Amino acid sequence: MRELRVETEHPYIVHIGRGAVGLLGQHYRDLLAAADQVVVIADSRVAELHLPQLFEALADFQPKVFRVPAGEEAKSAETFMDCHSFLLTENCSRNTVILAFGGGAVGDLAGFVASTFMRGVPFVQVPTTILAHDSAVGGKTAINHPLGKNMIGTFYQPHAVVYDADFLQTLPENEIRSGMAEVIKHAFISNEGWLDELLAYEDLSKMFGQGLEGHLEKGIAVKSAIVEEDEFEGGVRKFLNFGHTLGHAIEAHLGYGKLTHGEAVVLGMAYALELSESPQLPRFLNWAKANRYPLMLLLDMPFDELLPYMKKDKKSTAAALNFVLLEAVGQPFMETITEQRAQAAYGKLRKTIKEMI
Ligand SMILES: O=C(O)C(=O)C[C@@H](O)[C@H](O)[C@H](O)COP(=O)(O)O
Repeated sequence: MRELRVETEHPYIVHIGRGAVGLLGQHYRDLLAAADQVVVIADSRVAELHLPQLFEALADFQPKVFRVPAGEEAKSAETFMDCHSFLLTENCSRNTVILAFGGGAVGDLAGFVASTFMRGVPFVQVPTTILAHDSAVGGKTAINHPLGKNMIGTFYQPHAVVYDADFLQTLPENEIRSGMAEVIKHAFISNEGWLDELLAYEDLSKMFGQGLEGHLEKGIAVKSAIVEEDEFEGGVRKFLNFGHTLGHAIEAHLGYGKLTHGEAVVLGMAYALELSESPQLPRFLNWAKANRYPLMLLLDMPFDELLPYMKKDKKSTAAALNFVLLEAVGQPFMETITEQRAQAAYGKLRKTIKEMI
């Protein structure tokens, strides 16, 4: 079992390893025993598969479970209100502890609920996906608005992150692709040697039992170092958004949940590499093609339909499009670009993709 400490305003530990969920009843016994209620906000699909293991770990605390729709659908204003209704109906109070059980979507939702219920109650992230190595760390919470992804949310650090690698065994193929996109993103913004290792995988499922946990730890280390430097996203934290300006626009344009977050981010990273005129683009596209990322989706999405979402991106200002680009691997920077340049790069990327498919 490995532990990584995240030194934010409220520091906490990320526990990672097989069987980590068992630590809840040990390391966090005092927190859970002091709570008047322990409420698990669970992705309904994850609950079907893994709730017994969580219940075993929480046996002494009689948890109540509120199931929310699987995946990105959970990040709606309706589900957010449903969570609050559940907490109020169950007579929860400021002494209630909330656990997020599932992937990035349920973590973002449950974190937002925890940060707003009676102005804030403690919560623990219990992530079950590869993607959540990113989203569960750093205290970003969110729900979506039809006009933009993650537009409503807070910064609110968890009390702990308990990341049990056993849960990853049941991930479907598109979730493996989704999660590995964020791992690759961490490599792009930090370390070329690590990127080389990752781009060598032509079949991501081969990572299971062969280094996956090590890559997740590296990703968490990159993320926590950035969050520690810039908890509230005044500067370098924006680099974590590499590939997300277009990625988020695609998710909002298609409708949340139609494509996984990470698959959309892979399209966004290809676009950011094109804008950066990066020599990494061809091998990144080859890697994405080998691993069946849906590159051809870009051919069906006109630039004009994505532009309004990109303009609403949180990094953008009223009139400007701001992107995270790469000087080189490990050297991200922010750049304001014109619509004309954005459109030309989009056209060029689509041409390259058309020729390679
Ligand atoms: O935690 C952050 O900060 C991130 O930017 C993490 C991202 O990788 C994450 O995938 C998220 O979608 C970004 O959302 P944003 O709303 O912070 O742009």
